[in-house]
Amino acid sequence: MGVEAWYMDNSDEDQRQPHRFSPNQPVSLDQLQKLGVFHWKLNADIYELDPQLEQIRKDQGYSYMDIISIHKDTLPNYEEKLKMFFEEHLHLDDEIRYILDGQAYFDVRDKEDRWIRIAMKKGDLITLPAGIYHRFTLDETNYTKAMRLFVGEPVWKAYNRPADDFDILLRDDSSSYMVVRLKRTLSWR
Ligand SMILES: CSCCC(=O)/C(O)=C/O
Ligand SMILES: [Fe+2]
Repeated sequence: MGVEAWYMDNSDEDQRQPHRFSPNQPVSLDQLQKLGVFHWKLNADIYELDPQLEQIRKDQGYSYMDIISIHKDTLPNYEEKLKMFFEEHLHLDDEIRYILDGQAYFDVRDKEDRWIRIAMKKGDLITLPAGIYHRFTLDETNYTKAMRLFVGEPVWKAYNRPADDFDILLRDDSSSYMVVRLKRTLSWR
C-alpha cells in the first residue's frame, strides 16, 4: 500500500486544506523515490513491539526515537511550532517521521520547484532526504501523533529558504559518510 500525494494548487488559503488542482494531479511513489523520498506502511497499533519497525530501525541505523503529539492541548507553544513547521526549510540530515495516530501533510519541492503534498495517515513512515526543501502542516482534523527517528543524536536545526549552499553529510551505499557540496542542480536530487 502506498501513500497519496499530489501537486498543490497555488492558492494561499488555509494550509490545512488539501490544495488539489481540479482535476487532481497525482504524484506516484516512483516519482517520490526519484526525489529521494521513501515510504513504508506499518501497523501503528503495534508500534511498541513491531518487528517490521525494529528491522527498519536496524537496517537504517535509526537509533534515536521520540514521540510528538501535535494538538493544541498537548504541544507547548502549539501555534508558534505549527508556524515554524510550515516555513519552507531543509535539514542537513534526513527527516524520518512515522504517523502513529491522526493525520497530517508533508509538502516537498520537486526538481522544478513545484510543491508536492504528501497525505500522511496512521501507519505511514516517511523519509525526506537531507537537503530537500519541505514543510509540514496538520490537516483539518488538527491532530497527529508522530514518532521522530534519527541516526544518532538528533539535530533539529532547520534552515529556512534560501539555504542553497552547504556542506552536508550523506550516507553512501556502504553506510560510510561522505561530504557532499549541496548544489540544487546536481543529479543526485
Ligand atoms: C511530524 S513531526 C513535526 C514536523 C517536523 O518535525 C519537521 O521538521 C517538519 O519539517
Ligand atoms: Fe523539517
